[in-house]
Amino acid sequence: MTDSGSDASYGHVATRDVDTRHGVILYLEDITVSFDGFKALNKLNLDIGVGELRCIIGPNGAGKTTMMDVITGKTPPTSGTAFFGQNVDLTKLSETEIAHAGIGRKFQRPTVFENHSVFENLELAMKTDKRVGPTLFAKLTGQQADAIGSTLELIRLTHEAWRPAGLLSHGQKQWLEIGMLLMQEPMLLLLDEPVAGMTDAETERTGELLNELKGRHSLMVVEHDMDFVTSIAGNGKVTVLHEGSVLAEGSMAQVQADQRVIEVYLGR
Ligand SMILES: Nc1ncnc2c1ncn2[C@@H]1O[C@H](COP(=O)(O)OP(=O)(O)OP(=O)(O)O)[C@@H](O)[C@H]1O
Repeated sequence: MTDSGSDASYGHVATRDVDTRHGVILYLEDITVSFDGFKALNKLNLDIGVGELRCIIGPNGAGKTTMMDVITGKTPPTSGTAFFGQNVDLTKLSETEIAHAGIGRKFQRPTVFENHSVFENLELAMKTDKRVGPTLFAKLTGQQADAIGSTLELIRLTHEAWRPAGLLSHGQKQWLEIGMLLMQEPMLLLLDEPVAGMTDAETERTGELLNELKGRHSLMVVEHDMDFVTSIAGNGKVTVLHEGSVLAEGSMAQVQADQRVIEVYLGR
């Protein structure tokens, strides 16, 4: 494993053995997940490019959560292949191994350590050698402190660094949790309804944050809020899932104009 060492700023990503030379970070091919014969995913095919921000939409029950469960190793597919880069077969790894390989997942509800400060939450989330004892209050290297500082800036919580996380607003807690994931230096981030319950200002700020992360990380954002998807997708690809497969894929304007999409989803 190589590591540039000198670059302590945010965006420093340790080189992993994930082969992305073809420009693709995630390949799902013919993924089926059957629950007692019911196909939550039905021959799903989906690729995500390196550095891409991909929005996934689809009506309730379309299979969005199941797809993230397959990617993160929570649910093994009944059939099909799932690769991280060209070479990492996700179906052969445990949830923990997948997280270590560089896939971070944010669930809807924030799960920060409420009694710890914002800074401590980021410190606890940092990649460290857990064998050296309790990580909190262990002396941080300058590089580690810089990494926390850069993340605080990115998630706009520099001024809240020493507040207990329990006192943050809902939106700030969500950003902190994204920051905690970033401390793990993930290559691919999966975000489940990141703006649910946020104020309009928080939603707008989250859109900016995700666009800042784009390029440095690959992002898969599952979201019901169409205005939000329209605002963050730009000219990027949006994937519409329906009944466990991809119904349509293209720019937001293209999928919104797609008659099949209108019928199953947007027109309801
Ligand atoms: N463990 C399970 N056992 C049986 N059926 C399941 C299980 N998990 C999911 N399903 C079914 O699979 C289908 C897809 O569910 P999934 O949660 O992936 O959809 P979703 O697109 O995330 O929906 P939502 O937008 O409502 O969160 C649903 O019909 C759901 O009831």
